[in-house]
Amino acid sequence: MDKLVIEGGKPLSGSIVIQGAKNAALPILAASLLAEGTITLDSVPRLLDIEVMLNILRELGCRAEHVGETVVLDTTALHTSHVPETLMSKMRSSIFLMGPLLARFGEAQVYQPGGCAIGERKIDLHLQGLEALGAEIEEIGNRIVCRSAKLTGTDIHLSFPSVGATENLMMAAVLAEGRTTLTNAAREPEIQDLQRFLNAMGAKIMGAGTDTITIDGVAELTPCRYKIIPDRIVAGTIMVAAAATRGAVTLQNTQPAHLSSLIHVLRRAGVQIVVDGDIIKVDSAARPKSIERIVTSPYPAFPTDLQSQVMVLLTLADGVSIMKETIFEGRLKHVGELSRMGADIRVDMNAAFIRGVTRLYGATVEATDLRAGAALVIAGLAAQGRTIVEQVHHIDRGYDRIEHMLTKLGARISRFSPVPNNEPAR
Ligand SMILES: CC(=O)N[C@H]1[C@@H](OP(=O)(O)OP(=O)(O)OC[C@H]2O[C@@H](n3ccc(=O)[nH]c3=O)[C@H](O)[C@@H]2O)O[C@H](CO)[C@@H](O)[C@@H]1O
Ligand SMILES: C=C(OP(=O)(O)O)C(=O)O
Repeated sequence: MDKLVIEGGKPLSGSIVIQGAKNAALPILAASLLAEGTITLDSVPRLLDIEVMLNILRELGCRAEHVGETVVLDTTALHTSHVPETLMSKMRSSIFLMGPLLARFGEAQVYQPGGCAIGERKIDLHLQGLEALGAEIEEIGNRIVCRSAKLTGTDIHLSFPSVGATENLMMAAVLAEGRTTLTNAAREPEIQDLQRFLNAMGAKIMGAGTDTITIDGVAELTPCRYKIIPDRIVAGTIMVAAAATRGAVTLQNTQPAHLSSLIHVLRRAGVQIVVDGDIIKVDSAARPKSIERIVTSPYPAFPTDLQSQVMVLLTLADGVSIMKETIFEGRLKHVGELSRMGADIRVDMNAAFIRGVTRLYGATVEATDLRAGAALVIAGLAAQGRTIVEQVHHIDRGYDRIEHMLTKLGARISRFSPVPNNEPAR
């Protein structure tokens, strides 16, 4: 297992171009199955999860190449609607295949998806929505078989604005007969990106970005070329890393509107942020101020995917802050690791009470999930001394070689791998 070794205490400085969004690229890759032919996707980040998705698509019969940041996907020879369990279990996003396969084949055979251990992560809303569209669903142990001779548009109210369920149902409904209306839909920017992509292929979808999405079914979709939006969580991670190391960093290729809740939080912490078009400049020389209370909630509120990273900043703040996690019940595992680095955090149920300290100290810590891992990297950059972050494969799910990104910004960080030259081919 790879490790990251970080010599902390150096402010980040310089400029960085933000990668395309994992959480937009994954459903869009799955949605590509809805059209027959060659789809070209630009700004697709080189990540473990993307590799897994491409391997699933190949297993289903597609030809897929990822050259630089461009994926060329030919779906012409798609021949099966059965996703192998070994690949399904590698990540949560494998569940995105269910909607498109059902729409295209009238059948999808999948398994319970895998992914980071951040909570129970049920898929009941996905399944209920597909049933409402006319699918018959059989669950046999881990295996899920969905069948429908014909999907028919209907009104679906989500009891929670699940990002994945919203996306899966958009993809299933796009070829259904008639109109589907999703209410209490998730409003994340990645859902808007999926709408733009599907519409570019000929779909008729309106409303993504609001809580009501209307999908008028069409007979078929045609392939297109499409560019994925920038990753707001990677941008946010770098912004927090700049602030925690009291550095000055310029981020290019961002969509600042997607980061407004984080920008608001960072400004409250005393960090200077300047926005200019798609550029964000972060500058922070002083000790951060504590923040009375931050609560993670669906977009446009503060994102769970930036909770652990911002918590690191608050461990160094002047005063006591509270961070409440409302989306995933198992997403405070980094607290134990941060405490090993000298942070003063007490957890009560889903809230972390963070008393700022003047310094974190390097330690050997373990990434328990993707964003927890990113948080530990930030802590290591800000800490005095050497930090070793283990279980880096979690971080590789969402950051394109995080050590390269940070080295460009002056960080002293390197990867140690038991297998020589194991970097993915580029
Ligand atoms: C690939 C992707 O886009 N991942 C993001 C997506 O995950 P994901 O799509 O899995 O997140 P959801 O919005 O679906 O999940 C949010 C909450 O709803 C619950 N739930 C969800 C579906 C369901 O059928 N039943 C149910 O109870 C989940 O257990 C969780 O507690 O949104 C999350 C919340 O912003 C982000 O942290 C993830 O980075
Ligand atoms: C939880 C995340 O992703 P996923 O839903 O793919 O597990 C994340 O990106 O932080």
